[in-house]
Amino acid sequence: MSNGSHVVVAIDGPSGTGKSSVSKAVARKLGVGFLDTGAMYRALTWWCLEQQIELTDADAVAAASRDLPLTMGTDPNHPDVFIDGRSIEVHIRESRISQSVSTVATNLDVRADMQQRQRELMAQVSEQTGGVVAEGRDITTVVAPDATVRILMTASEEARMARRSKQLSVTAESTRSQIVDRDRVDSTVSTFMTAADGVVTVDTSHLDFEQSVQAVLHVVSAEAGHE
Ligand SMILES: Nc1ncnc2c1ncn2[C@@H]1O[C@H](COP(=O)(O)OP(=O)(O)OP(=O)(O)O)[C@@H](O)[C@H]1O
Ligand SMILES: Nc1ccn([C@H]2C[C@H](O)[C@@H](COP(=O)(O)O)O2)c(=O)n1
Repeated sequence: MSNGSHVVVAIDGPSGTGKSSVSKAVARKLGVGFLDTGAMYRALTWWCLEQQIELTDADAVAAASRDLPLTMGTDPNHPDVFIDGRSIEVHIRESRISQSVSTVATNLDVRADMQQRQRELMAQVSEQTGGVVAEGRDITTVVAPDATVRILMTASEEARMARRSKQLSVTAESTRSQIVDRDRVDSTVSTFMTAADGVVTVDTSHLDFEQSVQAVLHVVSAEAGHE
């Protein structure tokens, strides 16, 4: 996916490392589009709950995925998620979605559908803006293994718990199950706890937010000659 002069940056990593916020900032600095692929699984989860589809009914959820009237806003200044033209960005961040999204994201038929949508979106956004920063769990390995730059963003469990607890204004310990349990389930279908061949690891455990953005930009500069 290093098509022509487009810069395609793929970023994976465990929950709470800062993938989404850092990727958005990197996309802004590069002047390219941004794709939050986790938001797509969250949108499908929200839609299934709205439609009273049992998340454990794999066939029904896969059918809902194929028909999902989903539009992803890919401007890093105003990322948004729409179903049938309605913004659901706020709803997909609710804890009921965070707690149940892994059931949907580990449905292999859903993944095949979402991965195809993600490839199409990345190509479209790249064409429009000259590139894309896409983040998730399987972007470096499955969705865009030929991306210009492939990064695994990591951080210690302690750092991730502290970041999440600050973000949600709850105790660090109470975020452990969200982070650790979700990663355990999600990693049964994707490789994001360790770097795949050719993927550059950026450990943000001891970096603040701006240093993490600069660390990613440094890798982009080294690998693609962009900054
Ligand atoms: N290097 C950093 N230092 C401190 N805080 C950070 C850093 N990077 C991100 N954060 C903060 O950590 C929180 C979690 O970040 P973010 O939501 O981007 O993580 P994520 O990896 O996308 O998580 P998930 O995959 O679960 O959605 C945010 O509040 C973000 O501002
Ligand atoms: N490419 C992706 C992106 C996300 N997921 C899973 C991981 C989470 O359970 C869920 C939501 O992701 P988040 O918004 O928390 O980053 O979707 C995945 O399996 N593959």
